[in-house]
Amino acid sequence: MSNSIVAAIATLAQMRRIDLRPDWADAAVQVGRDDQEALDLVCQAIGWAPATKYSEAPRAHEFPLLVYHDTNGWAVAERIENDNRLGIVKEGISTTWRDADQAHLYDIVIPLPAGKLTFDNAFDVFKSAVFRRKNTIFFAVLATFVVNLIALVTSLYSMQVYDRVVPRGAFSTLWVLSIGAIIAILFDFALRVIRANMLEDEAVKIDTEVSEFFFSRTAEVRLDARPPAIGTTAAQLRGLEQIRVMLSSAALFALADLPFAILFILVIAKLGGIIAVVMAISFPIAIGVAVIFAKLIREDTAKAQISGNRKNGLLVESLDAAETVKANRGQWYLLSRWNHLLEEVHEAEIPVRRLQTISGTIFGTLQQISYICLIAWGAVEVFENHISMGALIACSILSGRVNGPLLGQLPSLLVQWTYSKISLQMLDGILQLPVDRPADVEQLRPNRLAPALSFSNVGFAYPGARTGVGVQRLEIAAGERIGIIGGVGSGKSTLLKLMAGLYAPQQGQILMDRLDMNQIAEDVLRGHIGYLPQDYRLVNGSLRDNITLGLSDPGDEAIMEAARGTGLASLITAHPRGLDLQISEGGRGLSGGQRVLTGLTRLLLAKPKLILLDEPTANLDIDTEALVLKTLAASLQPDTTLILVTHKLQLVNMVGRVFVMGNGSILLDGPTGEVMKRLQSPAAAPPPAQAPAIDAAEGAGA
Ligand SMILES: Nc1ncnc2c1ncn2[C@@H]1O[C@H](COP(=O)(O)OP(=O)(O)OP(=O)(O)O)[C@@H](O)[C@H]1O
Repeated sequence: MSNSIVAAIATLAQMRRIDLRPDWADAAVQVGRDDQEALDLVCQAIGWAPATKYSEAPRAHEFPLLVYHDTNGWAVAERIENDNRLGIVKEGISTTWRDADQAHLYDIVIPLPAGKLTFDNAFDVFKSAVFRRKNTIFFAVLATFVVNLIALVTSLYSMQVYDRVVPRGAFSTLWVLSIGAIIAILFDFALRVIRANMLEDEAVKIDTEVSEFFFSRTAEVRLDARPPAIGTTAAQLRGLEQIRVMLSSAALFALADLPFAILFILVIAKLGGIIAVVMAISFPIAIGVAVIFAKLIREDTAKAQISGNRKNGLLVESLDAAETVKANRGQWYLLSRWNHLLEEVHEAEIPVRRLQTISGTIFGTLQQISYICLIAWGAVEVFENHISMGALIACSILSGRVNGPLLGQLPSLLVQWTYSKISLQMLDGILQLPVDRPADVEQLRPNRLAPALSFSNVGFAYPGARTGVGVQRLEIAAGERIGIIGGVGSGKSTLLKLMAGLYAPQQGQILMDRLDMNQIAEDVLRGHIGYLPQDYRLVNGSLRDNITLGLSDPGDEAIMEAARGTGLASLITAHPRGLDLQISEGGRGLSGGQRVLTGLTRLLLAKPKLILLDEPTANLDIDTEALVLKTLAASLQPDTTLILVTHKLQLVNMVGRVFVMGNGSILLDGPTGEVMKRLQSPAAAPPPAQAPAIDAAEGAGA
């Protein structure tokens, strides 16, 4: 980071304890300036709101702030001293600048990563996104109000025409009234178009905000607490748009349409007198039918939604596991499960649709009966000269406004509402899952973390499992090279994930450099730990994207240098698209060995202090394995800690200390030579271990 502005923003983010996107500095460096104007350009490049410049001295609680000085450049100001000095942090060093009034102070809003925002339930996420757009909502409600008022105007127009124009032939009044009514209708048209456009624009923003939140939040869920049904969870997340559409139409209905229905009934009472009783009876009946209908469909919509989501899960699973399914003739098994789920969905959906049709018909009949009653009663009232002919016409138009669009949309609105409510409950379920780093807990952000680990009384079990991995006491010093061996399912990978801080123990504590791993900020931890899982998955994008995943772009030269060290370079040079080789969705497009090499290349570029490898060479040929091991050995600094899980003897020879695992415990721990000797002599074989029992409830609840 050569620019002082980049260093200053990084320091400010650190002081405010906010994670910056891994690639943020690239965008900032590309601006290529370091003068006073650079800040606005950097904010623009990263997509942040423009900085606010202070014209007066800031108050104490407003610090830390960015500060620019013509000779000293950019830094972070911590405070203003009494003698007009500024307390400064520049490149990690605290200092003071004289003449605070010569410096320019700026505040910037560094957005919190979406997942770091805290909400207790899904409804609040939508509410917050919607309420941030109060002006648009206010305009939409106002526009709906005016549109309804115009409906009132057209009914009054008819009344005037029937009562004043027709009996007297007052055509000049007719022209004035007609022109007025047409203007009102054109205004109504313009309002509707503007309202629709505004709502559409805001809907896109709300969708982006809400889905960004849920996407990041789902990604933050602790790996050991992730819901086992990935496809089903993905389907649950798809309910977002449905909820947003529902909430906006429900809001307009409740805030504008429903109050107007009541106003229309009052106007009918004013114009038509007693005949308003028809509406006063039919309207509550319609609402009552709607409420009963909503209750009746609740259970079935829930069932249909759950089975529909499971159906989606099955689809994802069958596509993902297509090779296994095809090779083992598993199509029939999956097809029968699919058909079962389809039947469940239909079984639940049919009564909902039937009830929806019935309620629609009831509403239609109710509308027609109330119309006939209104006209019949109205005719008697006209005959008895209680009301005018025009008033009856106006009342009939208004009754259509109450019954027609308003009650006509109720059945489908209610079905959508019930579906959305269930989607909200499912999203609530996702929000309840524990995340890696709770947003309300202050995270530790040490500048340096020595790659030393310390386990005390650690116990971990997968949700629902009785036993898991247990480590009473374990000390790993910086710079150690350790191999973990053991039988299939003995807990090696789980132990490695605990060391990587990807799983949190349900009992005990794991410290890194004497700090609780759970309390260290995620970005700091990931910057220090390089973890290569057994089944390294790639993500949709280019090979370059995968190699630099989560890293600041090191440039193609550095990438190729690292790729030469792992042997990935031969793939890159042989492929016509080189680093732009596209990895398809699901990480397909490369062989198992090439995927591991991609992960290793990334690891070499990241230069972590703690390297955790899970069977790194299991998929590699002898030559590539030798190349990878040589490069790895050469890249290790004296204080880099290397821990690898392996079944291969040649890898064990690379390390100075070996753990032998069995049943979730470390059975043997010692210098490589000694442990190997003990393993080879049957008399001194490791004692059989009892799997460490972890409280099942605790395990499941984690
Ligand atoms: N995601 C998971 N959910 C539930 N149980 C799991 C999960 N992953 C592993 N297990 C269980 O935990 C135990 C330890 O698994 P782990 O993957 O740590 O073993 P391992 O020693 O690495 O095995 P291998 O040599 O086959 O890779 C196994 O009994 C396994 O069934």
